[in-house]
Amino acid sequence: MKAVRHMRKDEGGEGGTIVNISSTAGLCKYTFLPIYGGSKGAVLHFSQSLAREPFYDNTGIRVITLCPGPTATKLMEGLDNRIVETSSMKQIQSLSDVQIIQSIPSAVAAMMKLLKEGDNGSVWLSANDKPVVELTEKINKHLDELEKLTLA
Ligand SMILES: NC(=O)C1=CN([C@@H]2O[C@H](COP(=O)(O)OP(=O)(O)OC[C@H]3O[C@@H](n4cnc5c(N)ncnc54)[C@H](O)[C@@H]3O)[C@@H](O)[C@H]2O)C=CC1
Ligand SMILES: CCCCCC(=O)/C=C/C=C\C/C=C\C/C=C\CCCC(=O)O
Repeated sequence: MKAVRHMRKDEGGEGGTIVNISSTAGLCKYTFLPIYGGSKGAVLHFSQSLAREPFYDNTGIRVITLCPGPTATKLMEGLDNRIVETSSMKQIQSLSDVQIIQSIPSAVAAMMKLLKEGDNGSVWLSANDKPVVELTEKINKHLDELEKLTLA
C-alpha cells in the first residue's frame, strides 16, 4: 500500500499499473497445495477488492491479476518433496495427465499482453503454453453472485 500512496494521481503521483501474481492454485482446490493455494486465492481477492470503483478513477492505478499455471522456474523444482499431505500425490499424478509445466516465455508473453491491454480489475490465466485467457467476467460474476447472497 506504500506503493499506492507513491503512485496515486490524487496525491501527486503519476498513476500506473500493479500486476499481482496469483496462480491456478488460487483458482483450483488442490489438496496438495492448501496453504499456497489459500494465499493465492487471497492475492486474487485482494486485487479485485482494491480494483473496485472508484479506486482507478481516484488514483489512475490499474490493478491487474495474472494466474499462471505451473511454469518452469525454481519454484517448481522438488515440488514432490514439499507436499503437505502425501495422499495428495494422487491428485498431482492425475493432474500431470492433463496439464503441462509451461515455459517461462509463455508466462512472459502473457504479462506483456496484459500490460498492454489489461483493464483495471482484469484477471488473466496463462497455462499449458497456450495464449493468455481473460477470466475477468467469470471471476466477477462468481464474486457478484456470492455478494448478493450476503445481502439482507
Ligand atoms: N512457477 C510457477 O509454476 C508459478 C509461479 N507463480 C508465482 O509467480 C511468482 C514468481 O515465482 P517464480 O518466478 O516461479 O519463482 P522463483 O522461485 O523462480 O522466483 C521467486 C523470486 O522471488 C524472490 N523472493 C523470494 N522471497 C522474497 C522476498 N521476501 N522479498 C523479495 N524477493 C523475494 C526470490 O529471490 C526469487 O528471485 C510467485 O508469486 C509464484 O507464487 C504462480 C503460478 C505458477
Ligand atoms: C510451491 C508451489 C508451486 C506451485 C506453482 C503454482 O503456482 C501452481 C501450480 C499448479 C499445479 C502444480 C502441480 C503439479 C504439476 C502438474 C502437472 C505438471 C506435470 C507435468 C510433468 O511433466 O510431470
